Amino acid sequence: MEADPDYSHNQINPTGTTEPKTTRNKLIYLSFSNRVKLHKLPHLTDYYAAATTTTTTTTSSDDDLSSSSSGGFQRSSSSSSHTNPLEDNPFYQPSHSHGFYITPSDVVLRHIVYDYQHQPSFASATSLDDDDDDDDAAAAAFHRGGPRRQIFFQVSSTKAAIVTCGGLCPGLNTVVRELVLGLWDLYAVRQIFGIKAGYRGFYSKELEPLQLNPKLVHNWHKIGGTILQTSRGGFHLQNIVDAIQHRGYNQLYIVGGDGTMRGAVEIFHEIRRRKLNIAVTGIPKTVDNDVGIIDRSFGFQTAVEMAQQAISAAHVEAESAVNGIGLVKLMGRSTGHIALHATLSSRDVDCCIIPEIPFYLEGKGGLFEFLEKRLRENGHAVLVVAEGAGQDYMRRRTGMDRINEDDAQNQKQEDISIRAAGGRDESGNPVFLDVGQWLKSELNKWWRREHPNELFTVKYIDPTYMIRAVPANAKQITCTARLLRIQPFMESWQGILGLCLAPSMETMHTFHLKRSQRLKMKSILETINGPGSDQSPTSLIFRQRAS
Ligand SMILES: Nc1ncnc2c1ncn2[C@@H]1O[C@H](COP(=O)(O)OP(=O)(O)OP(=O)(O)O)[C@@H](O)[C@H]1O
Ligand SMILES: O=P(O)(O)OC[C@H]1O[C@](O)(CO)[C@@H](O)[C@@H]1O
Repeated sequence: MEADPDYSHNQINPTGTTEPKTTRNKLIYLSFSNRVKLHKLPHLTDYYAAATTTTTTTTSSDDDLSSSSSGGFQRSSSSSSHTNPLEDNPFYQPSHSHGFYITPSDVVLRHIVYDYQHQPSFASATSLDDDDDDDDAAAAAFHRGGPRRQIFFQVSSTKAAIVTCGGLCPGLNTVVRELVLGLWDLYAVRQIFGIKAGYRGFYSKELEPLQLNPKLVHNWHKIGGTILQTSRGGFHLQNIVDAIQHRGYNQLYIVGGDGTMRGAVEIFHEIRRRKLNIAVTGIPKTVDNDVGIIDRSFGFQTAVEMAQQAISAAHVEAESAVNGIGLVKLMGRSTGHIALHATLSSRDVDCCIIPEIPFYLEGKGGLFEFLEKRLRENGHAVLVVAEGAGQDYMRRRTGMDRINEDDAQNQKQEDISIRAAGGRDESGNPVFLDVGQWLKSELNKWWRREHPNELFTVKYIDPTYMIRAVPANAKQITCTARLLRIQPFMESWQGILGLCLAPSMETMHTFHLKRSQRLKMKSILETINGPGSDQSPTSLIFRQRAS
């Protein structure tokens, strides 16, 4: 059937099905419900027969989810649903506001733009299992995050733990603050604990958890870093889950990047294996923005804004010199999101080099040729490079590729260049050669060789930690407050066991923790080539500045 090009005739009703409309002689009927692939979330009721979803308020005792403030191990037991305490909150009128509560049929589509005429039609409404690998199907959808009418956790027995892991990023304290305020104000939870210094804080005797309350966290959003502290490494699954059981936490909020999310998935599986009623919520933060599925992780936007300041300085330096090159190295271990977004938003950059796209220096299409031309045309150039770019190329050119990883690990820690040739940090992430220093030196050598009598300057700026050690910017604070305060933990309250909460299209969506591990390689290409693109650019070099 041919669709009517007049889209104003298609109306999507609240159940997600477009109403049939007769327009002239055509009947339009676009059924969303049998095209959308909805990603399943693991729910308490999937694992515990005793968990119910009745709509009546129950009077189950505090023992339902036994809190072990006495030090006893938490029992796995039945859990029944309760009416959301927001019902009695004087600041909300949930029952009178249409759409306040999220229902299971509220979804966030993975892509907002798609051509329904060219999508395969799915046989029936599909529920994707954990292992289905279909996130990029045009009609893939995730459950929308937000408050639910019925919840599974009882306030009096709720004991929440919040932990920040991995590297810093702007706004970590904001995330913690909003979680504390939401739990305290909206749900009257009084047992909220901050786990110190990342995953090791769960079990380490030297790191006592910090009890959190609104008074304590009131100005945390103005402070960079993480007051709870963070660390890499120290992930000992059994120790962590033993400690969680021992302390009686039944809601975990795990804030971190892709490595942290992998750890959260393992914790989730172990909790399931032990049949514990503990909800695990992952909240992706990282300046790298390399957590799959979501639009952007908490912290990314502020980091991009800070990176622009470095680019502006590099531009001023380059412009003020004869044949000046401003070179900025930005974070981004395996992805160039910061470099790319800072480049696109600054409009001062001539060339951006990212890990996803290999580059080379000499010959046709190489960096030297490009810069030669640019300097002749414009007198100066600005270069941005992501820290993970060109690592193999550098190793080959410097002979580092002949040093294997074991050799590198065995070198003295202070010998940074050797360690970087294959070393790993405590979490197992590769430690890199300094591509910025190397480029600066290669550029100088090239110019001396080719133009020995002409002036030339490379000003190298490395703002590495400056871009992530700042508090969140205004936009990020508002977004965190709006999305996390009202929406987040309602999902785990609802009995969902392992999920990732993240902003997408200005709303909160939730997906199975396992899916958070996907990197966002495709979206980098989309940023470069336009929406829907899956083609690699032919060259790393792309000009986007008017001369
Ligand atoms: N595959 C994994 N399984 C279990 N735990 C992991 C795994 N990968 C990393 N972790 C743990 O997660 C924590 C954070 O990991 P990592 O240092 O890689 O930072 P990250 O979460 O990726 O954040 P960032 O983006 O800032 O680097 C560490 O404690 C690390 O031991
Ligand atoms: O020096 P650290 O703390 O290990 O962190 C460096 C890494 O952390 C990040 O900022 C986030 O993963 C990366 O971009 C960077 O490679």
